[in-house]
Amino acid sequence: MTAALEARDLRKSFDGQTVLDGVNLAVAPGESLVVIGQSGTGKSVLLKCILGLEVPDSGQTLWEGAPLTRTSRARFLDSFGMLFQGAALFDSLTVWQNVAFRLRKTLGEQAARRVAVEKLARVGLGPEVADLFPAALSGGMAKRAGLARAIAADPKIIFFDEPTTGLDPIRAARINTLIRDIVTETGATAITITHDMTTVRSVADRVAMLSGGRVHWQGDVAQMDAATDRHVHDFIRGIWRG
Ligand SMILES: Nc1ncnc2c1ncn2[C@@H]1O[C@H](COP(=O)(O)OP(=O)(O)OP(=O)(O)O)[C@@H](O)[C@H]1O
Repeated sequence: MTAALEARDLRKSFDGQTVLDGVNLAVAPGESLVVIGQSGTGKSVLLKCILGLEVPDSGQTLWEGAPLTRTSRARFLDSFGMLFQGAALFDSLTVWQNVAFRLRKTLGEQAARRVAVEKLARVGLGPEVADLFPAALSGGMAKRAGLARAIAADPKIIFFDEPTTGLDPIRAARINTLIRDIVTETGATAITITHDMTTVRSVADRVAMLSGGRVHWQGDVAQMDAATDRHVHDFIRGIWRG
């Protein structure tokens, strides 16, 4: 089956420091892939290279089997949604305007607002939230609003960057469940970057571990739990060997 998205031999260094040293990773259509790895192993750099926010030194990103070019990247960016680490809502826009940010141009205000209220409902936020400004939201509500924005345009592929950062365990569990349910019901392909093992267990069909600039290990959650590989074993249990 053609991968929805594939990183092929991506390499990236900064000032002589190699961060990505030949990353090969593919995610199947409708699959939920979670990328784990210690801080500084290049998870964000990998995401940025895939999205075109950083230019890799070499290697390619393929979307639905074809390398992303300047023109196909524009189409790719139109068909993806993203939940940013800090939710990244625009302070000067209301919640519904944030959620419908990309839709307002194409649908017009009224229809865009309708879609925004629908998506807010999907993430458990009532219509009374639509006209608030982000400053009035708690961290958990802002995350949910960010999730509503990520799914507003019915994306085929969704990126989740540390989706539970800053949330208490109960709100984190709620976001994890929402992510899992939304990915399942929309059939979207999902790529999540996280340190949070609860997120891994809740949302991953497959887990890929970055280490030493490469995909060091990949497998499903049961395989991860049974892995004898020391990096995987220690990471998932938080074991520090100094
Ligand atoms: N624009 C840049 N210029 C120089 N170095 C960079 C740049 N972006 C990232 N790096 C370096 O690349 C390495 C990997 O960073 P990255 O942010 O991808 O790690 P990460 O795995 O996402 O970490 P974390 O889990 O803490 O977010 C780090 O050493 C970082 O300092």
